[in-house]
Amino acid sequence: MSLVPLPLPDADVLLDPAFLTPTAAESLLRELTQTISWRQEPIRLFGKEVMQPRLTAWHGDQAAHYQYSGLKLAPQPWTPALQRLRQLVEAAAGTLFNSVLLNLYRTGQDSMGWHADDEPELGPVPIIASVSLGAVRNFRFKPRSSEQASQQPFTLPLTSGSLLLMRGTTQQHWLHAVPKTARVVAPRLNLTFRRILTS
Ligand SMILES: O=C(O)CCC(=O)C(=O)O
Ligand SMILES: [Fe+2]
Repeated sequence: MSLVPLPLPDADVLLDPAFLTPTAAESLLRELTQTISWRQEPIRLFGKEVMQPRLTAWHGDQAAHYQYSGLKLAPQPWTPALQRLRQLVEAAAGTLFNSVLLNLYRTGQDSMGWHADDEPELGPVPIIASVSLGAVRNFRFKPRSSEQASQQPFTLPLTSGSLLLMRGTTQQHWLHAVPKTARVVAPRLNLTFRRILTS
């Protein structure tokens, strides 16, 4: 399969629903679930310390440090499985990545709140490549500003083995989230490959 542009105005979002075969996605899900040191991190939210509603891990090149909701993350080294996936994702995206954030949504009760991946470390025009494994979860977009009447919220069910690319002005104009759902109980693992600017 290949990357197909999505009809999202003022954005550059592409989806390959079959980037990995179901078999490859399933064995990668099993391997990463078992071999990654998953952590539940506290974050500061409106001045309060709360636990993130999911498990995370951060891997990458030594130099790729990242700050995220008041959390300073030093990357773990690339594992063989992450290195292999990075090469596949780089070939599909036509760009290089030096780090990957992993999120494990253990059940439908785990989630990701509204945000844009617009941290200064990602530069003015971030490219984010997102691989999903396991249970299907809805990925939602909403406009950053309500003045943009042409922009309607957009829901994208991300299936196992899919690759989503967010480029261009996507983070400037849109927020995204993975809301809780009562329907899903099986785990979902998402990897977002990023390029952190190192100077
Ligand atoms: O789990 C997802 O699909 C989204 C992850 C995400 O938005 C992020 O890691 O910044
Ligand atoms: Fe994100």
